[in-house]
Order: sequence, then C-alpha cells, then structure tokens
Amino acid sequence: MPTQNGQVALQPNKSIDEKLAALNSIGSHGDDGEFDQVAPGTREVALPVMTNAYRSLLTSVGEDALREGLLKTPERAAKAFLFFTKGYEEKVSDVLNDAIFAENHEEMVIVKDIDIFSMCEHHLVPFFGKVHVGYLPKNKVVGLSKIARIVEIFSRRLQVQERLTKQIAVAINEAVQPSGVAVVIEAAHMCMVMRGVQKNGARTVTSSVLGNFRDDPKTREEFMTLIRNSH
Ligand SMILES: Nc1nc2c(ncn2[C@@H]2O[C@H](COP(=O)(O)OP(=O)(O)OP(=O)(O)O)[C@@H](O)[C@H]2O)c(=O)[nH]1
Ligand SMILES: [Zn+2]
Repeated sequence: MPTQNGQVALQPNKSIDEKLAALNSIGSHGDDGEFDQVAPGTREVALPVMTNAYRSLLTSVGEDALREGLLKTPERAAKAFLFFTKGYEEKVSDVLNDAIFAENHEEMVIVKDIDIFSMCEHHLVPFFGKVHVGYLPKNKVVGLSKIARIVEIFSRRLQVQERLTKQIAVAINEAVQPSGVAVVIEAAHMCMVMRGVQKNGARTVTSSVLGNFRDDPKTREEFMTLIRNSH
C-alpha cells in the first residue's frame, strides 16, 4: 500500500505477489499525466516477472531462449528496462537537495543541449535528443546541474514528448518560483525511424512556456535566439 507521501514502502516480510500487488496499486496517472512516485528499489521486486516476460518475447520471435548467448538476456533486458524508467523512483525535491540560492539576478539563465533518452509510451522504443531550459530568476537561482537532474526524472519514464516538455517546465516553475520558464525539446523518435513511417531525418520540436515567456513575445524570442545560436 502507498504510504502517506504516495510511496510504496519496501516490505521485507511480504511475498513477491504481495509486493507486486502493492506496486500495481500505485500505477495511476493524475490529470497532469504524472505517476505517483515509487520508493527507490521497490520496482526490483518485479524483476523475476519481467525476466520471464522477456524470455517469452524471445521465444515468440522464434529464438531459442536457452541458447548460450541468450541465457542471461531476459534478466539483462529487464534490468535495462528498469533503468530506462528509473524516473518513477525519483522526485524533484530529492534531486534538488535544497540547491536553491538567494541571488540578486533577474536576467535570463539558459541551460541548453541537455541530452535526453526517453521511451515512447506508444511503442516502447526510444526517443532521444536535446532539451533547452531557460528561466528568469526572481532573486533565487537553482544549482545548474539540478536542471539536468529534473530533466532526467521526467525523461526516464514512458512518455510523449509534449507531456515531458510540460512536466519539466512545471517542475522548474514550482521549485524555483521564477518570473518565467521556457523548455524546448528537439527529439528523434525511433518509432518513426526504425518502423512505421520510417523517416530517418524527422525531428519533433516541442515547447512549453510559462510566466513572462508566455506573456512577453520579446522574452520568448530572446530565448529562442539564444538556444539557436552556436555553442
Ligand atoms: N504526439 C505524439 N505522438 C507520438 C509520440 N511518440 C509517438 N507518437 C505517435 O503516436 C502515434 C500512435 O499512432 P497509432 O496509429 O495508434 O499507432 P501505429 O499504427 O503504430 O502508428 P504509426 O507510427 O503511424 O505506424 C503515432 O503517430 C506516433 O508517431 C509523442 O511523443 N508525441
Ligand atoms: Zn512511438
């Protein structure tokens, strides 16, 4: 069962079935599409089930899941999938670590070209690219690495690019309470490259702008110009 803060506690005395049931009980989306956070390490109870599922996948495509090269593959793949979705175990307040500093600075701060690797929730294949984040401090600045850490939390989940873009903007807005936040993501979706429409060069660009970036076209334009310019 989820604890007060929405986490599933590690339950050392419970059976795997009971732990899995507890894990399943929190897998609900809120209106903003965000999952409840799962306590770190909790999802590993699902490892045997995931391993079996990957073994079935191998058999289903005509492979011999017992041949030497594939013996450890189901467990490796299960662990990799847990890694690709590790954002479910992280929350913003934990990664921020109180790294919000009083600073008399109100000019635009931009962290650009942050790499992301996320997973398309429709096909369970990667989409990846760059995130650019800008904000207008209101006498508070955030530790620069924390912006990239917030990006990790939301990109390491099953996503659509639009929701990912907005979740990053909203999280930074709540954490730093700036005059405005802008987030742009440019990404390539493997579901459009390796299968389906098979368009290798297509890139998807999404943006989410809050506060002054939304209200003031000049501020928005300054951000767009700065993220376009050379490094
Ligand atoms: N808006 C949005 N769409 C996405 C994202 N990732 C994948 N998609 C799209 O989700 C759609 C799913 O469409 P469906 O017709 O249900 O699935 P499909 O038959 O596999 O579609 P195709 O990819 O066109 O073959 C596709 O158009 C994908 O390109 C995303 O991040 N944002
Ligand atoms: Zn897809």
